[in-house]
Amino acid sequence: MFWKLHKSALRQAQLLRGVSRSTALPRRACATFRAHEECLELHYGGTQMRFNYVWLRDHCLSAASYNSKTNQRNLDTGSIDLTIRPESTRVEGDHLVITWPGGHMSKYSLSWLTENSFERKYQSAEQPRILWNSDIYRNATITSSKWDTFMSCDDELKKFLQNYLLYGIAFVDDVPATVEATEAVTQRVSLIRETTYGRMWCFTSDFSRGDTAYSQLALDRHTDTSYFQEPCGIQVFHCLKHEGTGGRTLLVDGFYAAEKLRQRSPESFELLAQVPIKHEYIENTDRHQNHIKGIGPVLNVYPWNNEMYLIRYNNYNRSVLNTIPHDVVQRWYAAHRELTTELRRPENELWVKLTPGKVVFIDNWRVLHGRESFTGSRQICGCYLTRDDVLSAARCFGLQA
Ligand SMILES: C[N+](C)(C)CCCC[C@H](N)C(=O)O
Ligand SMILES: O=C(O)CCC(=O)C(=O)O
Ligand SMILES: [Fe+2]
Repeated sequence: MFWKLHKSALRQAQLLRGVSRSTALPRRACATFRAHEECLELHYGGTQMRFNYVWLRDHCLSAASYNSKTNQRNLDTGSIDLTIRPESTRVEGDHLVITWPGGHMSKYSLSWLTENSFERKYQSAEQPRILWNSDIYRNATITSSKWDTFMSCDDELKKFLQNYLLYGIAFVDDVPATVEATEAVTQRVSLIRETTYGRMWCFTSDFSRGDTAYSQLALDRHTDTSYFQEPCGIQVFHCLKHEGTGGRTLLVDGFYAAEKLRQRSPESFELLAQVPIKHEYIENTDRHQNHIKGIGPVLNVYPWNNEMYLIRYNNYNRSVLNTIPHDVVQRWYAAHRELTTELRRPENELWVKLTPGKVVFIDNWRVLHGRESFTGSRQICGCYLTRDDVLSAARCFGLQA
């Protein structure tokens, strides 16, 4: 249903864009509007937009309707007449002014309307990103932050967050090889998300938990906690010690691979974005009992602009596939195979050896991680971070997320 509505809105928006291309626009931005029965059509700065009248009343920014100190709505949306129409509409300077029946006046700046219009939003990303394979990432020569400046200088933190948002990974070097310093470096960014694995965790190959991470085995690329209804947003790793061989970390940009799939095989992309599947973590040992289940598609996409925001890919923890009928199952496996092929292309693999001092932050909604098998004694500490708070920190620096 949503899609039907959405597609017709998209067609309208495309038509409108078509019109704007064929019309010579005046150099100086001036606004014109037409009040249709169904919506207000506004032309401004080369953008043609349509606003619903209830929406306009709901987004009134007057003191009676909106508290600009708290950025919260005062108006009870439930009290708006769903058939409301303006009594009069005019453009005054760079504002649109509407008088509603009963005399209430709403004033919107034209730039605010443009910025918040569907026509603008459906063409732009919520979070701009640079998708990478290993060449792209290496050629970008992104510098790691250094512990001292990272901990003391806000500009450095901002630079780190910008890298993190764009690439889905970011590094801090020269961190003291202790759990405490690792905790401090993560708390500089955000809040730690405690899970069944603890708050700060420190693990070796001691089989202390019912999960292969606690072994010396190789781990294929995956995202963690795919079995949470909301998978952890960020994962932090710091290798405190390794006396032995192997154990390199593998990083793969899941969105790069999925975009390749979208280009090569749009139906497969669509299927992986539509079919919800289950992941499960079942642990039953003397010390730990867990049964966690998360449901959602492999690829998660915003419907209004087709932007991907979350990939859930973990073949170890994928649960029984019982959410689709047998004939769709075959197509789903084929689509999953195509995505796997993209994810496994050697040119998409970024291998790094984590050494004491180097802390990596991984966007667990986007970048898959894995590891090579290893010998000897290896100790990794780290934690998960809450996604909301990392993004909030970035937005407070004026970054788009
Ligand atoms: C806590 N620590 C990161 C050490 C291990 C967590 C195991 C995560 C599990 N393999 C998953 O895919 O969710
Ligand atoms: O040991 C590693 O490098 C990573 C293991 C892993 O995938 C995890 O702990 O989530
Ligand atoms: Fe993992």
